[in-house]
Amino acid sequence: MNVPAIQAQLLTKEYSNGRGCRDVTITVEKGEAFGFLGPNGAGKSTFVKMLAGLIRPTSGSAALFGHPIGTLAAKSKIGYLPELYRYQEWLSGEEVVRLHARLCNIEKSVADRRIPELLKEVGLGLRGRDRVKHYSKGMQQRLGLACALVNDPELVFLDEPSSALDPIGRMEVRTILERLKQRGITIFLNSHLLEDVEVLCDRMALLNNGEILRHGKVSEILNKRTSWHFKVGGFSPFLLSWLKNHTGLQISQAALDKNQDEEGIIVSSAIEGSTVWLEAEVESDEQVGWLNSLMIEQGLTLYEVSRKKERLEEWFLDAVSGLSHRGEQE
Ligand SMILES: Nc1ncnc2c1ncn2[C@@H]1O[C@H](COP(=O)(O)OP(=O)(O)OP(=O)(O)O)[C@@H](O)[C@H]1O
Repeated sequence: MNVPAIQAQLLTKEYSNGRGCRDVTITVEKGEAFGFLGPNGAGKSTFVKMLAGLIRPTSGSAALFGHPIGTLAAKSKIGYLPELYRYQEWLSGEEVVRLHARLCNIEKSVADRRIPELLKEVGLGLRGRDRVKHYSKGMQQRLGLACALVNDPELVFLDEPSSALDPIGRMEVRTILERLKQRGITIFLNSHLLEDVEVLCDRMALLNNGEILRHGKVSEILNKRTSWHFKVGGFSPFLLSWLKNHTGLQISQAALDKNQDEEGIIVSSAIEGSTVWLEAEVESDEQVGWLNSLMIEQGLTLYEVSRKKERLEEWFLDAVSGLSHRGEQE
């Protein structure tokens, strides 16, 4: 039987002040990377703490690999990197990971082999003997990742794993997570770094005020709104109205001149002479081919055709716009 890595049914935590998270129902399959998004105070950490067995739900139920949350069987399968952590600063990084290995009941010979490997993997190989009090925030976060992986977990909960890291560190952590995913480890990622979610996660859910607002496959969310850009030569306004009339599609001269493209290069709407960018909203990829041939038939030169993706940030902002985020308010 294929048991999901996480199955939560109407999981609810209501703190004494009425905050927390409410009726969260999700399933995460084995080997999936799942992104959990939401504004500050939405309830993401609360949800993860319940799954990790650190706080008790007020109502609802959840199981990890079929084992009820909070049980030893469930806990033995997980690694957890909490968002706010402070490690024993009088210990060395290596000693902190060793302490976690002992708490997980890992044999000394296994720990002796695994700890140096892990420290190397998270980029602390050369600083493992230094005391934690001499670690930067980014190094402490890497140390947290090593602790979360020490028991060779099947599922890792990562609460903002890159928040203290510089861009190089973020890229390195993303590479580590990609490697974990390739090894079939299930990843549950709380993150405000939407780019990480975009690159790594298969599915995601958006939490607001403790409740799931939206969820879906990352690939579908990114491709839902399909606008295409066409860089064309030989353009005239007459041809634009002709194309609109003959296709019935929304086509406009793209206002790219004030925007930056993905590489950060300023792109211009009037490239040279009559070369312009057009933007068309299409319903299917077939329409793009049809539009291409119509343009060529009308004597336009096609220099470039590209899909304009809806980035996750747009999706996120659109979902929460106009809603209250009481998590951070009094
Ligand atoms: N122990 C607690 N007692 C009372 N309220 C709490 C407690 N822990 C969290 N809260 C409140 O519950 C809500 C959800 O908090 P939580 O930390 O789960 O949000 P989050 O989505 O992880 O936020 P962030 O993105 O800022 O980390 C917030 O309003 C928070 O103030």
